[in-house]
Amino acid sequence: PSTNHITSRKRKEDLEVCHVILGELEAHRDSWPFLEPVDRAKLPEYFRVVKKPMDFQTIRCKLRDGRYSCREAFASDSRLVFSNCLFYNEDQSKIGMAGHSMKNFFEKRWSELNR
Ligand SMILES: Cn1cc(C(=O)NCCN)ccc1=O
Repeated sequence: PSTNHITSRKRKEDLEVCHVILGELEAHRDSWPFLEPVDRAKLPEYFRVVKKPMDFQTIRCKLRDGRYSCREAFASDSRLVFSNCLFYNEDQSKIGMAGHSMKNFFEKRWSELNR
Protein backbone atom coordinates (compact mmCIF):
# COMPACT_ATOMS: atom_id res chain seq x y z
CA PRO A 1 0.00 0.00 0.00
CA SER A 2 2.75 2.50 0.87
CA THR A 3 4.38 2.32 -2.59
CA ASN A 4 0.95 2.57 -4.26
CA HIS A 5 0.26 5.60 -2.02
CA ILE A 6 3.51 7.21 -3.23
CA THR A 7 2.83 6.42 -6.90
CA SER A 8 -0.74 7.80 -6.68
CA ARG A 9 0.54 11.02 -5.04
CA LYS A 10 3.31 11.23 -7.64
CA ARG A 11 0.73 10.60 -10.39
CA LYS A 12 -1.47 13.39 -9.00
CA GLU A 13 1.50 15.78 -9.00
CA ASP A 14 2.37 14.73 -12.56
CA LEU A 15 -1.17 15.41 -13.78
CA GLU A 16 -1.15 18.82 -12.08
CA VAL A 17 2.02 19.84 -13.90
CA CYS A 18 0.49 18.67 -17.20
CA HIS A 19 -2.70 20.71 -16.63
CA VAL A 20 -0.68 23.83 -15.82
CA ILE A 21 1.54 23.54 -18.92
CA LEU A 22 -1.27 22.56 -21.30
CA GLY A 23 -3.31 25.57 -20.18
CA GLU A 24 -0.36 27.84 -20.92
CA LEU A 25 0.24 26.23 -24.33
CA GLU A 26 -3.43 26.68 -25.30
CA ALA A 27 -3.41 30.33 -24.17
CA HIS A 28 -0.17 31.24 -25.97
CA ARG A 29 -0.55 33.73 -28.82
CA ASP A 30 1.32 31.38 -31.19
CA SER A 31 -0.81 28.29 -30.38
CA TRP A 32 -3.30 28.86 -33.25
CA PRO A 33 -1.85 26.21 -35.65
CA PHE A 34 -1.89 23.56 -32.92
CA LEU A 35 -5.26 23.99 -31.19
CA GLU A 36 -7.04 21.37 -33.30
CA PRO A 37 -6.02 18.40 -35.49
CA VAL A 38 -4.78 19.35 -38.97
CA ASP A 39 -7.84 19.28 -41.28
CA ARG A 40 -7.70 16.03 -43.31
CA ALA A 41 -10.10 17.52 -45.87
CA LYS A 42 -7.95 20.64 -46.42
CA LEU A 43 -4.52 18.95 -46.26
CA PRO A 44 -4.80 15.27 -47.29
CA GLU A 45 -1.08 15.13 -48.10
CA TYR A 46 -0.28 16.09 -44.51
CA PHE A 47 -1.47 12.66 -43.35
CA ARG A 48 0.63 10.90 -45.96
CA VAL A 49 3.88 12.38 -44.61
CA VAL A 50 3.19 12.92 -40.90
CA LYS A 51 2.88 9.46 -39.38
CA LYS A 52 1.74 10.48 -35.88
CA PRO A 53 -0.35 13.67 -36.00
CA MET A 54 -0.85 15.37 -32.62
CA ASP A 55 -2.42 18.62 -31.41
CA PHE A 56 -3.37 20.37 -28.16
CA GLN A 57 -7.06 19.38 -28.36
CA THR A 58 -6.11 15.69 -28.62
CA ILE A 59 -3.67 16.09 -25.70
CA ARG A 60 -6.44 17.79 -23.67
CA CYS A 61 -8.79 14.85 -24.31
CA LYS A 62 -6.13 12.27 -23.39
CA LEU A 63 -5.33 14.17 -20.17
CA ARG A 64 -9.05 14.44 -19.31
CA ASP A 65 -9.57 10.70 -20.02
CA GLY A 66 -6.65 9.76 -17.75
CA ARG A 67 -4.67 8.35 -20.67
CA TYR A 68 -1.28 9.77 -19.59
CA SER A 69 0.47 7.38 -17.20
CA CYS A 70 3.06 10.01 -16.19
CA ARG A 71 4.25 13.51 -17.02
CA GLU A 72 6.83 12.19 -19.48
CA ALA A 73 4.12 10.64 -21.69
CA PHE A 74 2.45 14.08 -21.80
CA ALA A 75 5.80 15.71 -22.66
CA SER A 76 6.41 13.30 -25.52
CA ASP A 77 2.99 14.07 -27.09
CA SER A 78 3.68 17.79 -26.67
CA ARG A 79 7.08 17.40 -28.38
CA LEU A 80 5.38 15.41 -31.17
CA VAL A 81 3.24 18.47 -31.99
CA PHE A 82 6.37 20.56 -32.47
CA SER A 83 8.48 17.95 -34.31
CA ASN A 84 5.59 17.30 -36.76
CA CYS A 85 5.32 21.05 -37.33
CA LEU A 86 9.03 21.56 -38.00
CA PHE A 87 9.10 18.51 -40.27
CA TYR A 88 6.16 19.68 -42.43
CA ASN A 89 6.69 23.46 -42.45
CA GLU A 90 9.56 25.72 -43.53
CA ASP A 91 11.28 27.39 -40.57
CA GLN A 92 10.47 30.85 -41.94
CA SER A 93 6.81 30.09 -42.67
CA LYS A 94 4.16 31.51 -40.33
CA ILE A 95 3.36 28.04 -38.98
CA GLY A 96 7.04 27.07 -38.82
CA MET A 97 7.84 30.19 -36.78
CA ALA A 98 4.88 29.45 -34.48
CA GLY A 99 6.24 25.92 -34.04
CA HIS A 100 9.68 27.21 -33.00
CA SER A 101 8.07 29.71 -30.63
CA MET A 102 5.82 27.10 -28.99
CA LYS A 103 8.63 24.52 -28.74
CA ASN A 104 10.92 27.02 -27.02
CA PHE A 105 8.08 28.06 -24.69
CA PHE A 106 7.26 24.45 -23.81
CA GLU A 107 10.87 23.42 -23.09
CA LYS A 108 11.45 26.51 -20.91
CA ARG A 109 8.30 25.95 -18.83
CA TRP A 110 8.90 22.17 -18.69
CA SER A 111 12.40 22.70 -17.25
CA GLU A 112 11.10 25.30 -14.75
CA LEU A 113 8.33 22.99 -13.46
CA ASN A 114 10.62 19.96 -13.30
CA ARG A 115 13.59 21.63 -11.57
C1 LIG B 1 0.41 22.37 -37.45
N1 LIG B 1 -0.13 22.64 -38.75
C2 LIG B 1 -1.34 23.27 -38.84
C3 LIG B 1 -1.85 23.55 -40.07
C4 LIG B 1 -3.18 24.25 -40.16
O1 LIG B 1 -3.68 24.54 -41.23
N2 LIG B 1 -3.78 24.54 -38.97
C5 LIG B 1 -5.10 25.17 -38.92
C6 LIG B 1 -4.92 26.66 -38.71
N3 LIG B 1 -6.24 27.29 -38.70
C7 LIG B 1 -1.17 23.21 -41.25
C8 LIG B 1 0.05 22.56 -41.13
C9 LIG B 1 0.59 22.27 -39.87
O2 LIG B 1 1.68 21.69 -39.74
